[in-house]
Amino acid sequence: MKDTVLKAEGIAKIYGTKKQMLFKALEDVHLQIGEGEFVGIMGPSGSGKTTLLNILATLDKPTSGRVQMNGVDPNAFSNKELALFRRRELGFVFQDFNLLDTLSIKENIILPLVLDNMPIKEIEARLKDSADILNIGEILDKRTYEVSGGQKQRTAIARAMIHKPSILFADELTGSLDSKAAKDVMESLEHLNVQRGSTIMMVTHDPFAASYCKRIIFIRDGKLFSEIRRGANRQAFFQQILDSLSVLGGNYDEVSPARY
Ligand SMILES: Nc1ncnc2c1ncn2[C@@H]1O[C@H](COP(=O)(O)OP(=O)(O)OP(=O)(O)O)[C@@H](O)[C@H]1O
Repeated sequence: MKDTVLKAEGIAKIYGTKKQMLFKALEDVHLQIGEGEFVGIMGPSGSGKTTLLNILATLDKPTSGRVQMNGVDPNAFSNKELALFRRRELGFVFQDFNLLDTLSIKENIILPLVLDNMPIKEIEARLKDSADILNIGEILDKRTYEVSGGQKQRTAIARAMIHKPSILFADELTGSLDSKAAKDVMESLEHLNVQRGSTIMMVTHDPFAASYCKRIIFIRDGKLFSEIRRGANRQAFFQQILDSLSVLGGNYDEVSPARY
């Protein structure tokens, strides 16, 4: 494996206080993500996917265990240091885009760099690069309400990547999209991973979206259950994912063969 970007050791998460019922959402999770990996996390509803992503992405703290990002433990930072670390080292994409409607597509993408006082020439160069790879060059001057869901999500990815973070975290990023838009978004993400070597970790319910990953980690009842790696053929990986999900159990969205 190349350099380790993210390492989690013995992660546990217990929700609730002593006065309430305690609920163990994660137990003894160990994992490692190397530079340039594209990893999917799958598991039944309530299995702890979002809890795990939030802990790895420093949005939540584990009850026990340790997370290391590029060799440092973000949980040891002060709140101010953590905010800076997130802004510089991490990228986030969520299901509902989180774009600012009062800004253009371009303004949404470059906002993090403007806030960081980056020189305008460098901002323009990075904008062009991101727009090219995500295929949104044509819509940069539009407002968010003038573009499609898939274009909004590709804009959100551009914004999440423009500062060149160490890792991009995505939670159900195709959850609000129709199948054509989901395909466009996943192809863009794959492009980013293959052509730019971006390290990506995403949580998804959707086997079609997951088939673009290079590795899938399955969790059940808060514990690691199994792991599969993709070969050259995405369609074969899609079938492998379906097979793994049937072994795992739980409910999944219906999969339309047309998408695949
Ligand atoms: N803040 C919280 N307080 C108490 N319990 C919580 C909290 N957040 C999550 N849980 C519980 O922890 C378990 C794991 O939740 P989590 O959202 O991580 O699952 P998930 O696999 O992402 O589910 P889904 O696919 O439905 O989004 C669930 O049983 C959930 O009810």
